Amino acid sequence: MSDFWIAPSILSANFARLGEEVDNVLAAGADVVHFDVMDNHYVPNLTFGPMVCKALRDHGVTAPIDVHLMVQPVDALIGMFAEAGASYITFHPDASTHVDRSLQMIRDAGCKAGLVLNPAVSPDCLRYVMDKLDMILLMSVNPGFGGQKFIPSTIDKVREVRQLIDASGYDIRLEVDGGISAKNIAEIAAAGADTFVAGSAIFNADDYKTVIDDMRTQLASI
Ligand SMILES: O=C(CO)[C@H](O)[C@H](O)COP(=O)(O)O
Repeated sequence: MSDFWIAPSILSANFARLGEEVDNVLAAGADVVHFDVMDNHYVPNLTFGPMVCKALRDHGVTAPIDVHLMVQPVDALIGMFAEAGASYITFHPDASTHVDRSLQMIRDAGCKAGLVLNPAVSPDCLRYVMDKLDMILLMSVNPGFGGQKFIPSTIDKVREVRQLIDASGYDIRLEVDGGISAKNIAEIAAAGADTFVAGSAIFNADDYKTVIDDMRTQLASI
């Protein structure tokens, strides 16, 4: 795995042949499988749960699975996703009553823990839990749907959170999610992100490897 991770969001994959889609995108050079869990409560859409995560592991997927919980409440799903084979579990601070406890629950379950901030949510809350974070995910669209446009103010937020991470001294990945393509990935990386979720840009393409190679070429230019 390179220092920059490309994390295809399977939200845009063909669900009728999900195992094959994940195999293909990993063979095309993806680092991480991004797994968008939506509950039709925290976000206005409904996707998949721990059984699908386990099915991917049973299918033979060994790459990290990065579970983004867009659910409320959060805690009941943590153990289920850990057992299903999640590597990272991230959730929104506004979806958990006790953020510190939920983060600890994720680590106690053997997974890496992260917080996700929606576009209009301030990074302030991160300061108090830096020691419990392995990942910070900044949403660059409002969560719920793939194929939306990147919100430009995310760039300043990436810079701000990068400074926070560097000042903390902790080893925390900085992921950005929403509207990412080969056209804007370099600008996002230059601001300080190291992990890039891309759904429609990859899965809507005819050739996944061409898109991922293009993204890596852009990243190499920084
Ligand atoms: O979390 C998400 C939506 O809530 C998706 O991961 C995100 O939108 C990626 O899709 P795209 O690259 O098509 O924008």
